Amino acid sequence: MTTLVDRIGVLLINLGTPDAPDPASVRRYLGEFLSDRRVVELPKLLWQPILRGPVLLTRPRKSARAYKEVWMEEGSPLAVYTRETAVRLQGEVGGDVLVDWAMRYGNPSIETRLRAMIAQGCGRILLAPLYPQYCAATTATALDAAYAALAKLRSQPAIRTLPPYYADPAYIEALRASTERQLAALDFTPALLLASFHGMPERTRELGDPYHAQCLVTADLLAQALGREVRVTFQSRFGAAKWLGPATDEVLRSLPGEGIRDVAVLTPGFSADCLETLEEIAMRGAEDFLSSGGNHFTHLSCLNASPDAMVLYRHLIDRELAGWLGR
Ligand SMILES: C=CC1=C(C)c2cc3[nH]c(cc4nc(cc5[nH]c(cc1n2)c(C)c5CCC(=O)O)C(CCC(=O)O)=C4C)c(C)c3C=C
Ligand SMILES: [Fe+2]
Ligand SMILES: [Fe+2]
Repeated sequence: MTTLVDRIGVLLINLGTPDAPDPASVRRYLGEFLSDRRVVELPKLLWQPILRGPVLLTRPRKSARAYKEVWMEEGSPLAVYTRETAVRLQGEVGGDVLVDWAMRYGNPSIETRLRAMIAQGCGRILLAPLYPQYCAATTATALDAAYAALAKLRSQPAIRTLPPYYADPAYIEALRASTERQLAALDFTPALLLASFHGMPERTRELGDPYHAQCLVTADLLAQALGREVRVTFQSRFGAAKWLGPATDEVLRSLPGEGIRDVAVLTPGFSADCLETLEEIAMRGAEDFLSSGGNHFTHLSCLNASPDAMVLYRHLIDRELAGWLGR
């Protein structure tokens, strides 16, 4: 029997996270994540023995300890906030558009959610990787996985993809509003705002990837909107290669020596709080800064499923769906 389908779906996609904060779950997750050649761009024959050897023998135990520090009652923060974003957005857009969410690595997978959306009648699907700045290691691999799932289907839905929104006025406005609201609630006045983005190998910039430039544009536009300096750093260095700098941890340790003793760190490249913001910045970053002579440190939450985020995502989605809805 043939089903005639004409529902519109929006699939929010985020990076992925382990199912549980234990070494076995983290090993499964890291094995999938770090085998992706969009993430580690080394020849397979060179990288796999390193990954299967030293990396997966040591890192899962260490990372599992870090995950335990931030794990929430409902699960991993990245999954909790991404799911909450989808649920709230569904409430905003109403029943005509189906909103779902998936993870590039781990669960729920892009393939299972795409199939579920198609089964619910979606003949047109907007793939929305929740990465403001385009990066092959995040945006491109999420879309690759979606296309690979579609490649197995006899009957494919029509597809649109959400472009990177690093300079979209609605994104900058969401960051400005969220930053000002959180700054107003502090019991100290930060002398400096630091915008910490996830790092990438320096080589990717030399090859012409737009990620670094897009991070700088976001920070510039946010600085203009706030009317104050926003200093850019890059976090989460991994492996031996040279990464984009300056490094967040090094800058945090050097600021007190420059006379900056009160700092607020925002992480505008992450749509949702996760291990990299809650453990690496809010915990270890605070330690780095305070043990180097800093007085006050705060990490400002990501947009998560906040009202600011809803305004932003409605705007981004409405613009993409306008063509399908004939507006
Ligand atoms: C070569 C390794 C890595 C690249 C390149 C990379 C790029 C990259 N990652 C994010 C966003 C996130 N990364 C997260 C965790 C994480 N990232 C790496 C390595 C690379 N990331 C590892 C090994 C891990 C796992 C944790 C650990 O063991 O340290 C997360 C958080 C996931 C979570 O479960 O909370 C996010 C989000 C971006 C945006 C990016 C390139 C721009
Ligand atoms: Fe990462
Ligand atoms: Fe990290």
